[in-house]
Amino acid sequence: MLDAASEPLLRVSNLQGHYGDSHVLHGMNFEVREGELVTLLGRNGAGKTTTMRALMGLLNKRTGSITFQGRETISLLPEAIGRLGLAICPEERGIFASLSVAENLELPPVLRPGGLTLAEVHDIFPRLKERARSRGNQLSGGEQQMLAIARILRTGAKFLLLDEPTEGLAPVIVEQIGAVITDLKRRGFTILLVEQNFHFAATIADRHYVVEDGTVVDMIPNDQIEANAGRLATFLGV
Ligand SMILES: Nc1ncnc2c1ncn2[C@@H]1O[C@H](COP(=O)(O)OP(=O)(O)OP(=O)(O)O)[C@@H](O)[C@H]1O
Repeated sequence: MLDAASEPLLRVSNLQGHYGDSHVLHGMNFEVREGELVTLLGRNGAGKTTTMRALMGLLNKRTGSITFQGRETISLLPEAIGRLGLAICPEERGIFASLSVAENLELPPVLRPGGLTLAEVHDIFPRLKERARSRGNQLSGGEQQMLAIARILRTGAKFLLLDEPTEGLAPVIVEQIGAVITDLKRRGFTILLVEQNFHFAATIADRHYVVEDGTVVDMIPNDQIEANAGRLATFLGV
């Protein structure tokens, strides 16, 4: 039986992943506990996005083990994984350019009970209420990112995979995204965040996994990140 006190919400063991003949995940091992905010840090091409895709069932060739709430999901289809309560906010955001903010928020399927109502979304993202009638392509990068995160909250997901939500955004907007992510954690969401910017990650996360060449090479608790800053900068090539 699942021991809630000791069993992590998500456990990834020896995860291997391929694109066709190209072997890109070489045995990823990590875990995330309920309510935690954990990052995957690593340079371009390390395998962070591919790991996220594997967790969502979106990578066709994957082996090893991914358990969620103690249940094996390695062979499940994306929709079944979504119904368990995982959702991904992809790097490219996927906003529909010709639809309004309000319409973009109506699109996600409700996969399980507990999806946020529009009022709840507007409470977290007041800017999206102000921009409700604006089309996707009229939004700033920061507003698009807010909308992309807001959309996955509509599905009922409780475990959020956020792929580089700060990419390409100005520092003041990065700070706002950080505040939103912290708010979501406070509301009880569990979050796996892909980041290249470990200075930003350190302001919000509990722990960090360092990914290199398709494997996890280190785990750093957040209170030790400054002490490891030099080594991390070398790892991340920053
Ligand atoms: N669709 C694809 N087909 C073939 N190879 C791919 C594909 N997508 C990614 N790769 C390769 O898989 C490896 C891991 O890429 P991945 O996108 O997971 O890295 P990442 O750590 O997320 O980096 P980034 O920050 O650039 O997204 C890279 O070598 C990349 O070139």
